[in-house]
Amino acid sequence: MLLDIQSLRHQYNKSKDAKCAINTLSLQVEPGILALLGPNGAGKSSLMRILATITKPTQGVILWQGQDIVKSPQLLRKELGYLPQYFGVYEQLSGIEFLQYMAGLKGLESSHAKSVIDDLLNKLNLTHAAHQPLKGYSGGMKQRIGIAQALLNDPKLLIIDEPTVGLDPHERANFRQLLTELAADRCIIFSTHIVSDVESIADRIVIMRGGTLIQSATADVLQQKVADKCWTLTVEPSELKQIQHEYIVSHSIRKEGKLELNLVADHCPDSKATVRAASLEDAYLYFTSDQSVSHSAVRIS
Ligand SMILES: Nc1ncnc2c1ncn2[C@@H]1O[C@H](COP(=O)(O)OP(=O)(O)OP(=O)(O)O)[C@@H](O)[C@H]1O
Repeated sequence: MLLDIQSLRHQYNKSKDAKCAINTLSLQVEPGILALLGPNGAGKSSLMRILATITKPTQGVILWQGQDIVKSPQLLRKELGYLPQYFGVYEQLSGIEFLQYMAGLKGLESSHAKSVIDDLLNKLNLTHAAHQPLKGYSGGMKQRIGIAQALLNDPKLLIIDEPTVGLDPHERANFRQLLTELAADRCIIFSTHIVSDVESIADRIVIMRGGTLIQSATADVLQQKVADKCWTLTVEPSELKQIQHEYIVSHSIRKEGKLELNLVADHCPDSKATVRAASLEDAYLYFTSDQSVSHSAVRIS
């Protein structure tokens, strides 16, 4: 195993009863794609900053290939690529100038840097824009140049925080494809709250809520865990508010003046409800929602 996280805890506010951003979290990470899913404030970015050795955790051990990186962060940094959530690009620089600049910071020798940069620009489909200033790049191109800088040192651990925010569906599909290609021989950890971004590509999904790891499994296993909790129920629109109050509503379709609802509930919610197949979104909502937040799960389509 490459990365072994043991009883990790982090508190930004050191006062005794302050909330933990990360609460006694243990996790082992193997090569492949691990997706961190969780609502706002779940602790995803905090965990990633700790793994990227930017934030020192309050407590816990993190071993990278058996070596303690909380005590000796330098051991991981040489093998780390990190793309933070807010990636401030250097707008006046061209793509190639930016990568040359970052390669310099990472200590790449210049002739080696040149071939690495050419290769990355090509791999990330940015060769055509290499000499354009970054300020003219689209959201997807900025994400790709961000990934390129994270890959300059051919990292064994690649950490990417919310990479698909602001991307259009084509860019998101391309991005998923890219992650799959990159995962062949390294650990990739990426965070998101967009369930469909992880469904097809993640080898493992970790669901966090309130700083706690609540599930760690494949998409199939997560779906199996809610297989007996997914129902369809057709109701009058006027009943929706009450149902939202009592159950998790994962989807809603308007049909001939009525609402066909996908519900997630431990028990059959109504004698007219029928069983349906579970989705990863159902599992995510089940494990992260309580009735008070189920309202936000509704989508009328
Ligand atoms: N620099 C900080 N100082 C104090 N509290 C912080 C800091 N960063 C995060 N927190 C708190 O830690 C908790 C976890 O936040 P974090 O940003 O890690 O969650 P997240 O899952 O990444 O959320 P989001 O999806 O909104 O980015 C939240 O309660 C947040 O307010």
